[in-house]
Amino acid sequence: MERVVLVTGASGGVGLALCQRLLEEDGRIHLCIACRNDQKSEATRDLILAAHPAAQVSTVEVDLGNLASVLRVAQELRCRFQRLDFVYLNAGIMPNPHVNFKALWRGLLTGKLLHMLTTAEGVMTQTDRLNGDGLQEVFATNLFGHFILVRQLESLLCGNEKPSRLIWTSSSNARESAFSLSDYQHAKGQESYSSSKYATDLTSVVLNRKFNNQGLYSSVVCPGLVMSNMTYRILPVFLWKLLMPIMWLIRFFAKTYTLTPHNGAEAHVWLFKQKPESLDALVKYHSCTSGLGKNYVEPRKMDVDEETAEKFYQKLLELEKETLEKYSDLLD
Ligand SMILES: NC(=O)C1=CN([C@@H]2O[C@H](COP(=O)(O)OP(=O)(O)OC[C@H]3O[C@@H](n4cnc5c(N)ncnc54)[C@H](OP(=O)(O)O)[C@@H]3O)[C@@H](O)[C@H]2O)C=CC1
Ligand SMILES: CC(C)=CCC[C@@H](C)[C@H]1CC[C@H]2C3=C(CC[C@]12C)[C@@]1(C)CCC(=O)C[C@@H]1CC3
Repeated sequence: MERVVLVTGASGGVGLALCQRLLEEDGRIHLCIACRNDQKSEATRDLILAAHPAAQVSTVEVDLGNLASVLRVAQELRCRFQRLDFVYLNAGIMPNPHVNFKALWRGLLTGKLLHMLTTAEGVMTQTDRLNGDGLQEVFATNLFGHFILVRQLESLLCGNEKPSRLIWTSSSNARESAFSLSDYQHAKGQESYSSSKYATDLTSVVLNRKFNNQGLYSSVVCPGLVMSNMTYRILPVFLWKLLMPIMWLIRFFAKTYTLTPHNGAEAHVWLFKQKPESLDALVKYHSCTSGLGKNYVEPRKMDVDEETAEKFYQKLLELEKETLEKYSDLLD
C-alpha cells in the first residue's frame, strides 16, 4: 500500500520544494498538500503535476491560524485516509519583521557576527497580534494550529503496522531566552517567531516521550536561511539579489546558508529515508550546503530542558481543552 504524506505550507518556499523532492524520492507516495485556500491548492497541485504527471496528489484547505478550520480539516482527513505515514508541519509566518543592522555591526566588532548571521540572535524582532481565536497569531499559526491538527489526527498516526512520523520545520532562530512558560504565546515580547520555534522544539521532545510507544515519532528540522516569501518580507527581493555573492561567500563559513528552497528541504527529505528508531529526539536536523554547493544534513543537539518541555505540554493540553469545549459543535 502506498505511503500517505501530508505537507502543510505546501504552496511555496520550502514546502513546495519538499513536495517536488519527495516525489523524486518515491513517485508512488500519495501526497496530500495543505494550502490556505482552493486557488492556492489547485495552483500548487498543477505545478507539482507538471513535473510529476503520474503522481497521486490530493489537496486540503486549512488556515492554521484558525482553530475551526484546523478542526474541520482534521475531520476531513479522518474521513479520507485510514492512516498517515508522514506529516510535515511546515507552514509558518514571521509577521512585521524588523532587522537591527546596528546589532549586526556590533556583532562584527565583538566577533559574534557569524553566530548572528546564522541564528539572527539579537538581530530580528517582530510585531505580533491577536488572531480571531484570541491567541497570539505567531504561536497559533506556527505551533498551536499544528498541535491541534496532530492531536485530532491521532487515530491516523498511532497504532499503525508501521511507525508514523511528524516532521516539524523549526529554525536556528529558536531560542530558550525568547521563550517563557508564563508567557508561552509571547504576548509581551518582540521575538514571537523565535519563541514559537523554541516551543516547537519543546513540543516535539514531549510528543516523542508520550507517543513513541504507540508508533508515532517526531523530529525537528531547520532548513537554514532560504530565499522564500518569508525572507522577501524581511528585505526586498532586489537587496537579497545584491547580497547573493556575499551570501555565497558566507556559505564557506556558515553551512546553513542553503539559500534555495530545494537545498532547504534537504533535512526533511533525509528524514523521509531514515528509520525513526535510529533518530535522536533531542537533536535538530539542519539542512546544510557546502561552499561548493553540496547538500548534507547536520544533527545538532537542542538546547531544551525536558522539565520545561513537560510543563509546557501541560499548558498546551489545557489550551486544547478550552478549544475543544469552545468548538464542541465541530467535533464528531
Ligand atoms: N526561509 C527561511 O530562511 C527559514 C524558514 N523556516 C521555516 O520554514 C517554513 C517554511 O517557510 P518558507 O518556505 O521559508 O516561507 P514561505 O512564506 O514561502 O512559506 C510558508 C508557507 O506557510 C503557509 N502558511 C502561512 N500561514 C499559514 C496559515 N495561517 N495557514 C496555512 N498555511 C499557512 C504559506 O501559505 P501562503 O502561500 O498561503 O502564504 C506558505 O505555504 C516555516 O515554518 C518557516 O518558519 C525556518 C528557518 C529559516
Ligand atoms: C549579509 C547578509 C546575509 C545580510 C542579511 C542580514 C539579515 C537580514 C539576515 C542575517 C541572518 C538572517 C536570518 C534570518 C532572516 C534574515 C537575517 C536576519 C532568519 C531569521 C529567517 C527565518 C529563520 O527561521 C531563521 C533565519 C536565521 C538567519
